[in-house]
Amino acid sequence: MLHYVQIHRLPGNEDVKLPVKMSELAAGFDLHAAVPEPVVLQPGERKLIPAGFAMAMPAELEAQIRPRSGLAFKHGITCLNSPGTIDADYRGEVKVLLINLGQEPFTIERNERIAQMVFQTVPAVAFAEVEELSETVRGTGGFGHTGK
Ligand SMILES: O=c1ccn([C@H]2C[C@H](O)[C@@H](COP(=O)(O)OP(=O)(O)OP(=O)(O)O)O2)c(=O)[nH]1
Ligand SMILES: [Mg+2]
Repeated sequence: MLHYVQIHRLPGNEDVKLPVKMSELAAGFDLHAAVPEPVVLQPGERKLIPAGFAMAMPAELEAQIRPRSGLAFKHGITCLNSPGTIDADYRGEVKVLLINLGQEPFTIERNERIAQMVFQTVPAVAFAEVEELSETVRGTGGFGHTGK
């Protein structure tokens, strides 16, 4: 099923490319940096990079902002809050929180592909508070209790 997402290019970003799939079956739409001029990320530094657009998606969707593996592998550039969450009711500019975990300064140019955006459906959930939970074999075991 095709989900239609409204996208609105924000003023001053007429030249910034909209999110694009780089191959037919790519899961993510690459996001482009809407920085007015090149931005340098020093080692260890984080910066919020605008993507130049806002969206209105159907209520059952969310969008996740994920790192690009090439930037992570080659330069140590990743999303600090990975995966970033774009709520269906968010109408602000989509932004990417990048951090440089590499050893060298990294320059982000306008229109450079900095991250990717993957849409997911979010199940409708409501909590039902109870006094006791059902029993399971796992029980309360976790955090490695099944071994290495
Ligand atoms: O990588 C991201 C993460 C979030 N957002 C925007 C869209 C999202 O809907 C909103 C809030 O994000 P989140 O819920 O992760 O942040 P919060 O710290 O809980 O802020 P809020 O109190 O606004 O929900 O910020 C982005 O543009 N990029
Ligand atoms: Mg929130």
